[in-house]
Amino acid sequence: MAGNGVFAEIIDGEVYKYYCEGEWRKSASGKSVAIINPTTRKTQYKVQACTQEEVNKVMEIAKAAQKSWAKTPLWKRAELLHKAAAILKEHKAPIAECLVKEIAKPAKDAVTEVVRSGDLVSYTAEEGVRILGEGKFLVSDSFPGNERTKYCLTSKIPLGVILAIPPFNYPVNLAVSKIAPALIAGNSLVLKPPTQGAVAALHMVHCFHLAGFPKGLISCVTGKGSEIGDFLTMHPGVNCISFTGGDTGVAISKKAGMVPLQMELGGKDACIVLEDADLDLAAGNIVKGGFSYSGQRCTAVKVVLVMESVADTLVEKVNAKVAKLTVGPPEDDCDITPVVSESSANFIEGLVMDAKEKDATFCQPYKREGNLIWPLLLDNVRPDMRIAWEEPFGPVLPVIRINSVEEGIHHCNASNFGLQGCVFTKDINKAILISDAMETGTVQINSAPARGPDHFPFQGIKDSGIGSQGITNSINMMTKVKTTVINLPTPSYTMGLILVFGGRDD
Ligand SMILES: NC(=O)C1=CN([C@@H]2O[C@H](COP(=O)(O)OP(=O)(O)OC[C@H]3O[C@@H](n4cnc5c(N)ncnc54)[C@H](OP(=O)(O)O)[C@@H]3O)[C@@H](O)[C@H]2O)C=CC1
Ligand SMILES: O=C(O)[C@H](O)COP(=O)(O)O
Repeated sequence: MAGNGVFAEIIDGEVYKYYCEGEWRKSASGKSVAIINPTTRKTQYKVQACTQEEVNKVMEIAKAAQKSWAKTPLWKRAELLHKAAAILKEHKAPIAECLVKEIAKPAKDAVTEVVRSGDLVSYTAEEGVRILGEGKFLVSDSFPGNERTKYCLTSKIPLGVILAIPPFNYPVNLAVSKIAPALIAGNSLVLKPPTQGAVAALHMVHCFHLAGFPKGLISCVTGKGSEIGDFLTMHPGVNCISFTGGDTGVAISKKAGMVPLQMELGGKDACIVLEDADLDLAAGNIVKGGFSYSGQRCTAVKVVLVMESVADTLVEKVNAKVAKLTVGPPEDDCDITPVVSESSANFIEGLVMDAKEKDATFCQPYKREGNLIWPLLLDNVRPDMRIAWEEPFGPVLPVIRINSVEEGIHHCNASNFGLQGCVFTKDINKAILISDAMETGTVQINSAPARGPDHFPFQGIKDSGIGSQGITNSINMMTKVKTTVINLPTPSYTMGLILVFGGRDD
């Protein structure tokens, strides 16, 4: 059970502690932040509201801990990460329980998130051992005007203190996707978990604690992003920010200092369906892509752009599948569960009402109870409706009927987002042309958008992000290239004349 057994030390009374210097502590603020269960809409957990002084302390010890961690052999860093991964998987049940209660993630998906996170940590350890052990060797005479008198050795060095800020929808997985690359690369890490999802994240951090990482290397401060967020992201002790979330990321990138940024932000992933598409395949992917975790995925299908000639058939097939989705509490492993907060449900409702006023076709009646919104397909959506452009982050999916492929690509590219997109067609040549034309970080051909497998590159363009994620890219992003140049008094050639010793060139 959450907060019990090995996790008993992370809670004091009814408030979860924060993690600093290898210890679980109560904040001097004496204040806590309530985490509201999206299903019951009652307080489920409480976490510490950390102070600025506590953030300062965490940054100070993170800086010191990083210095000795950088000297820890790579294989030892990997060994500890493997240990943490195993502990995480061993304790999947209590962590998944938190995900169910804090963010209403369906029970089975909650377990999957924890297991996937363990696998991600292990893979990162292995990938780190492979890629961080390698460097480059360059010689100077490949550049005009130079003789072979300079040998350049390159290696990857850590950045220092990484600040990780994940969003509510994957509070464990999107935290470890930042923690593991940071640590294997020799950095220390400060985590600010999302408020909804913070307790699952604290349990995950305790798994790293149990694995025996050095004190101060990992810290976790809790509190509302709106209260301590700016102080964290503008803190002079931070050497890199890895953030996943919404528009907040755009604001952070404007305020952050001269530090590398990894930003994975919102999306309006389009699904283009051509006349020759396998419509059963497309319908299955639209429903899975649009409604998994009630549409609260950055990679969710967020607009369907279908050729008019096949639109009726596609909509019918999608509706048949939507009718089979189960709606209810996450504990029952329903497909559609309450969205994360009342304000999120209100926002989604605003988009639905706007579409209603502008005469979109409601394929199902709009129904809401508390934070629970029934799945809804809106047909005949037009570009003057908000839902055509805005990200609902909920179980509402607009369908726009198009008369040409160009119209579909134009709609996709007119978005301020550019995360992923997908195209359904049996013509691979057309698929490639469309993929090239879509201004998104990834295009999936004949499947819904998705981040995984987790070693694939994952990136957004425009307002969808800066940089690229995926295990290898994250490790590289959390390092800097360092070079050492050896200057020789005379040109030197492998197996050549040793002029300096007066040898012969035979
Ligand atoms: N591209 C991607 O990979 C993903 C993108 N997203 C996007 O995220 C959004 C939904 O997630 P959500 O969690 O609501 O996103 P938010 O941007 O609201 O929050 C993300 C994180 O930022 C924190 N935060 C809030 N304000 C600040 C601040 N001023 N400074 C620093 N940190 C702050 C939040 O903490 P707190 O909870 O305490 O407010 C949370 O940990 C959607 O737009 C979605 O598309 C989501 C997942 C993946
Ligand atoms: O946070 C998100 O929504 C993701 O990064 C998407 O992950 P997924 O495609 O594995 O759901």
